[in-house]
Amino acid sequence: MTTPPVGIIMGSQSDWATMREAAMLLDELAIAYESKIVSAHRTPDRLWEYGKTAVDRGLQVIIAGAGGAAHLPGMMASKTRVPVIGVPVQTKALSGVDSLYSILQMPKGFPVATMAIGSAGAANAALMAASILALQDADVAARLDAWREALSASIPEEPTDD
Ligand SMILES: Nc1c(C(=O)O)ncn1[C@@H]1O[C@H](COP(=O)(O)O)[C@@H](O)[C@H]1O
Repeated sequence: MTTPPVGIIMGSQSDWATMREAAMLLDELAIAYESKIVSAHRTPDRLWEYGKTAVDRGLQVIIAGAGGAAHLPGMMASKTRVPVIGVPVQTKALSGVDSLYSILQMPKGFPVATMAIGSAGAANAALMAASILALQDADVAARLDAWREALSASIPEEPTDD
């Protein structure tokens, strides 16, 4: 089986409601992906294995979503040079600001491209992944350009009352 270019990983099943937004956008753009539950806290060996094999398996971008003490994206970034896009999952206790800061504040040397909190961040992570793939893949570039043009065209010039 060939490895898809994008890996979507998340700390828990409970993150899937958010991370599904990334998956749906990749579907729209006809970009293949795999989705896995990988937790730095709960399944550290799985994280290690995923990071260790990412380059050889041919993954080109990893989208990593987690909430609270969201160490997954940063730990993955420290284990592989495959670019990691982090999605801070919204939390009940601290609204996802905890997730955001946990992902964003990486020490120099191991960056995570951090998106907005929640579903907008997950969708944008997919678009960012598409932009990265588009650098080398003209078909993805064409589909991404068309997607962006369609979004712009859908925005009305004037507001309506309802
Ligand atoms: N932040 C992490 C990590 C990690 O960073 O490795 N593993 C799980 N979690 C987070 O714990 C939250 C609650 O998880 P549960 O709903 O399973 O209790 C989830 O948002 C998950 O991302």
